[in-house]
Amino acid sequence: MTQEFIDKVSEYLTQDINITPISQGAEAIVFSTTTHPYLPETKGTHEKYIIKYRPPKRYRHPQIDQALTKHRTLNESRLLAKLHLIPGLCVPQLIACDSYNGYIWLEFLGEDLPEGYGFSNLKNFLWMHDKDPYSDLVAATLHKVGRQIGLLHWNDYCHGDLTSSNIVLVKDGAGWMPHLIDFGLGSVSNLVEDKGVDLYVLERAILSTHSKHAERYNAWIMEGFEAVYLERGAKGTKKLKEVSKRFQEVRLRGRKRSMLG
Ligand SMILES: Nc1ncnc2c1ncn2[C@@H]1O[C@H](COP(=O)(O)OP(=O)(O)OP(=O)(O)O)[C@@H](O)[C@H]1O
Repeated sequence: MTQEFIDKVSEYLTQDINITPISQGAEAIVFSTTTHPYLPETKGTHEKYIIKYRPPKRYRHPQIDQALTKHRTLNESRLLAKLHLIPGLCVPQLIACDSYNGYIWLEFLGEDLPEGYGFSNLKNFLWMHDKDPYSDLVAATLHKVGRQIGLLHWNDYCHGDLTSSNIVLVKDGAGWMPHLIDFGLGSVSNLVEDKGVDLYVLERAILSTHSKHAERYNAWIMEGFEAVYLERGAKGTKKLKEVSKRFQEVRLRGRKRSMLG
């Protein structure tokens, strides 16, 4: 991570706010901090927060760049605020947003997995369970992942980048509760195409990183997804048919494309 950006973020936040860099993606730089933006009394507690910063892109015209950053930061913040209100749906709570400067402050989710398996996202969790891939715990967790996606789609929201790294697992008693993160490409959408693409992106992500067990894993995810629709009567059953049909079509298109190279 470039020191230039760390210095810039430190200057913006002031020295009172400690930051630890976590990741630098194509779109944003993510830090963790133990300081709440409005509640300084949380200092010294074990609370952790996320600061997501979208740095300026030098190759873009400065005014266009600023407008885009503002738009994307606001889009992600608005979506998170709305999604947080949907009963049963798990996303990080939005704490603060400075869209003009490209900052979002979020609730920190997840933890480090034991034995060096890394952060508790779905990808690492499945690696951790590579020796017991068909355990009840894996099945139950993937079922819950499917339910989260089902709830998101049933409420007409789409994720836009649904990979196994963008699903964070939070310890919940003896099990794990999946939370969806990174709504930078998210949207309000009732289009079956967007929903089909979300399902396809996750299916491909699991196939590429956990190919040995992918078929079973994806089947469990789809069971959870379908359950959300089937619990909603005739309307749910009808909508599920539409989404499933489009999901098959998206898959077929993907296969044709990869055959053609
Ligand atoms: N609320 C959160 N709690 C804990 N960790 C988080 C949270 N939000 C983001 N992260 C961590 O930061 C990483 C990057 O976050 P995010 O995916 O939102 O940024 P991004 O720039 O869009 O990433 P990428 O370009 O890699 O998709 C995540 O994979 C995760 O490890």
